[in-house]
Amino acid sequence: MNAPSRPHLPRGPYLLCDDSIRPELSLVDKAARLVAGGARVVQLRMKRTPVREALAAARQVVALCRQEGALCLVNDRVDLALLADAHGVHVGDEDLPAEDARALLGPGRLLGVTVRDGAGARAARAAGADYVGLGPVFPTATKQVPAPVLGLEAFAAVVRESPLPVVGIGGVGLGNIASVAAAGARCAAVVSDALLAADITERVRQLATAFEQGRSGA
Ligand SMILES: Cc1ncc(COP(=O)(O)OP(=O)(O)O)c(N)n1
Ligand SMILES: Cc1nc(C(=O)O)sc1CCOP(=O)(O)O
Ligand SMILES: [Mg+2]
Repeated sequence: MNAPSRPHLPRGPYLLCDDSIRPELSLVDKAARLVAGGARVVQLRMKRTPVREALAAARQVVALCRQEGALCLVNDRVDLALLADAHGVHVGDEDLPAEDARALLGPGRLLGVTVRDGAGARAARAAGADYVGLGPVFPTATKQVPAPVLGLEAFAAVVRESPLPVVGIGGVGLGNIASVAAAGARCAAVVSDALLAADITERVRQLATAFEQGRSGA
């Protein structure tokens, strides 16, 4: 029997559906607004949701994403991703090692790994990752990141040497997403700029347009 085919990470904005931003909205509501704006990749980042609630939310958000043709990845938790039949997982230094995450996930799901430089990207590929999350590209207030801000020039240099597609993260929003695309990123991960917008759905549309303009040099 053929191995299940792994989804392709589509180019463009990569939206994080985070439980700590706009907690008055449910994760499912946030995901619905992101997907309505055309989000093709949604990562569920649940740092403060109790695990049973997180599993229930993951199941609903995965179903919603599948219905709309979007990918849903779960942050940190391979177990939740498998139980919810998500498209994949994103892990960093405080999570399961990438090799172990891949062993649990099998060949049919996406694995993203946080890296800080080109050596990290090469190690991530050797460990079985499909893409790397590289940041912080710009200063961010969403998380205290244990690494210096890269800035665009250093970001672009790592993108050029990375053997895997790069998702830029950290401080990305409407004002700079075009520059992340122009630097060669496959995707630009956005958390607060989208979720704090007055109209989340419209913001996602704007982010996608700006990403495309940056990519095409318009
Ligand atoms: C696309 C993407 N890139 C990087 C991260 C950060 O992951 P991690 O280092 O595990 O940190 P937390 O998100 O778990 O705080 C990410 N989530 N997504
Ligand atoms: C979750 C996360 N990881 C980062 C990293 O650099 O590893 S930056 C970040 C938060 C990004 O949030 P915002 O889009 O609101 O700046
Ligand atoms: Mg993590």
